[in-house]
Amino acid sequence: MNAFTIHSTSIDGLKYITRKHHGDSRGSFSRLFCAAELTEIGWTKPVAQINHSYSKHRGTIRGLHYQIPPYAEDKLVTCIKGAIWDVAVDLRPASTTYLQWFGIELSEENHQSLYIPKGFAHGFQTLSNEVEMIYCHSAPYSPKHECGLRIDDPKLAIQWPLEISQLSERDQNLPVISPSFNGVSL
Ligand SMILES: Cc1cn([C@H]2C[C@H](O)[C@@H](COP(=O)(O)OP(=O)(O)O[C@H]3O[C@H](C)C(=O)[C@H](O)[C@H]3O)O2)c(=O)[nH]c1=O
Repeated sequence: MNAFTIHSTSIDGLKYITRKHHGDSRGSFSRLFCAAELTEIGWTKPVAQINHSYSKHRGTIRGLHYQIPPYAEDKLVTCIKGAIWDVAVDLRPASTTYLQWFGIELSEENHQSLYIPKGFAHGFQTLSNEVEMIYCHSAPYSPKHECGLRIDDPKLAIQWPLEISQLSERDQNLPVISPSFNGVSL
């Protein structure tokens, strides 16, 4: 019995998942990761890391981050508390949707997760206070292989839903896409 319903998006390879939610008088249960069900959409390695982030304020943006080979990674992004606007940007140079972005609301209420394959940048904006996120990664964190792009890069023209309330200094200083930028070759 599948725990996930897998949905395609406007970008090839980028999928979102609706997780089966088992509610009862005690509360609820749902599966956050399933190797058997995710293999069919491209997650072929064991989970290398599971990360948790907490954001206090509505309007906070984190991102756009990605790792380059040999630490390029698949990510499964889940909002377990509050709600976010989650964005993935296609950085695969041969893709017909190169530099296009896809956005989706993930929340504790809608039980949706975003599967982000290698070759995508990721970022999100919180739509509520007190947001908690769980990330499953197929590769370990490697600061030397972590890159980023500006959340307000005019070449991407990402539509963030709210005024920005918090953005780390690091994210403020990420580069915009230069003429020599060639995306992520996997
Ligand atoms: C990603 C990561 C970070 N860190 C350390 C590095 C910093 O000292 C501290 C905070 O890192 P950062 O400011 O990069 O955290 P976020 O801005 O939330 O970044 C995350 O959010 C965006 C939206 C993502 O997609 C990534 O999963 C991740 O980059 O945790 C670790 O120790 N391990 C890790 O795997």
